[in-house]
Amino acid sequence: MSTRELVIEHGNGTFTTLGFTETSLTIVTNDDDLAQQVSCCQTLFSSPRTSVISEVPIRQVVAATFLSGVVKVSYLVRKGKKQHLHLTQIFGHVDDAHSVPAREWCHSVTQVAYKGGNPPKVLRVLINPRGGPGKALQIYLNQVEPILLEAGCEVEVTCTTRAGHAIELAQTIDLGYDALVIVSGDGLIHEVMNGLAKHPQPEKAFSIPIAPIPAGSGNGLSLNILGLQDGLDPCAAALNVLKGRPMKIDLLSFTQGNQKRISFMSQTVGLMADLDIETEHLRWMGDLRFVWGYLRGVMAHKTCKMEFSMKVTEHDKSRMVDALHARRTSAAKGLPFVSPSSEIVPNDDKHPGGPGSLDGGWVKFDKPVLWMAAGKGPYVSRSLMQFPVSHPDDGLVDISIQEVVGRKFLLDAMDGAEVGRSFWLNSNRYFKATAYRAKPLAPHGVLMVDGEAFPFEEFQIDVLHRLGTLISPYPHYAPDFKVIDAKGTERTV
Ligand SMILES: Nc1ncnc2c1ncn2[C@@H]1O[C@H](COP(=O)(O)OP(=O)(O)OP(=O)(O)O)[C@@H](O)[C@H]1O
Repeated sequence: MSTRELVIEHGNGTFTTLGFTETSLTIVTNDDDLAQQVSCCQTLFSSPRTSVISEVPIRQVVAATFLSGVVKVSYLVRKGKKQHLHLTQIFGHVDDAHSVPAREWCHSVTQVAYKGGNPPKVLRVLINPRGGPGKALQIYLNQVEPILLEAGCEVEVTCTTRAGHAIELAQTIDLGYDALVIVSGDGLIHEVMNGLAKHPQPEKAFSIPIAPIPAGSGNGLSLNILGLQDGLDPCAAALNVLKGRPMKIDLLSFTQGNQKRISFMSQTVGLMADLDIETEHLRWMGDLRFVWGYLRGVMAHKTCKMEFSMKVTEHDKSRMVDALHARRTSAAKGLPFVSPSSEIVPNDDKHPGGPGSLDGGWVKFDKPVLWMAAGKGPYVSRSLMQFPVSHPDDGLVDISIQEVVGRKFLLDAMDGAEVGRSFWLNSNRYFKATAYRAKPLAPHGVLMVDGEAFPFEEFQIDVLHRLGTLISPYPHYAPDFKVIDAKGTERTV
């Protein structure tokens, strides 16, 4: 792999050689200050009297410019392996005789850093200053906007002033934006999706890709796109705005009486809904509020009486894992994803273990449960991988129904919940369906849709195949799902 190099000077006889390949930016410097700065990147070699050589993944290069004799390279680095990314810059002079190669070098490294594409130029940014611990505006101004501006993006920024504001903004959104950047938790994204659904040209509005910046409590969508390490990192999310690609996702049509809404993430009843609503006043705790809420729910140990009817296409957990594996394998080879069959699976001799009775393609599940959670995307928060075998666009909704079990069992089930281990519990009945209905059999209860409370009344969910668009670094959800095979060996899907 050839390295293309450029030497820049800092004065006092110090200089830096910048090089790049298809995979990394290399920085070799004898400037003390810069050496300190770059030593937080992956340092390949250093000694006090000689050069420091560091490598930055080329994906983390945001911009390289040459203006008035000065080269500026902006990139993101981590201070330590497990730390968040932050924006860093290198400046240096190039004399007139070398200005043409300097300009060419900047152009070439930018081309490679963006894989020949361009960053989205015109961005509509919506910020919920009240989301999660209330730091969204600060996060945007201090961490996100500098990255977007470095990349040359034009930003039009609005802070929401009340609940429902983002619905109004999204329903009249100009179709000329390259992306919608949502600095919030999942609640504001729910509002944006519902605003887009009311747009005079809904399909065009839904094709503007959405990029979440995590600034709420759960930040499930960000975790699902960026994974556990980067999903709560605003700079990694800003980098995704620049470098990600549009990824089509299924949305869910929620119908309750005459009301229709879009759900993009989850619907919950029982303990999982109670814990959400009962900890709303604890938003300042970030995602720890869900752990606290779960513990309270386990102590209360309320059963939930609902009747679920589902158009099930799969109820075999091993086959669901195989389908996930197949998708990852084809994505790694750059092949398109082929949706698994959405044929309705009956509960008969050929498909034992399916849910209750069969009725015109709908199957019923009406035992008392502790909770039902249905939705799309593995994570609902960092502490819970609720739908580990979910696909962005398989045309299916994942449904997880927790049968009634004892308190000790529920406490034990917390172990590994963040990596999806509870998927394998026999008492966690897991289905993939093209649609489902839920009918309360008790007068009181809580129904949460994407973390927002709805009337505890009958509702139906239908899948809207590939209606939504996100910006994502991968053509699938990012989180890995660790699977324990029959021999007890852990493997990652
Ligand atoms: N300016 C505002 N003041 C009060 N509420 C607002 C404002 N802007 C938006 N909201 C409401 O805040 C709700 C929650 O926002 P958000 O999703 O950003 O945070 P969160 O609920 O803490 O995070 P998560 O949904 O990830 O758990 C939204 O559903 C929205 O209705």
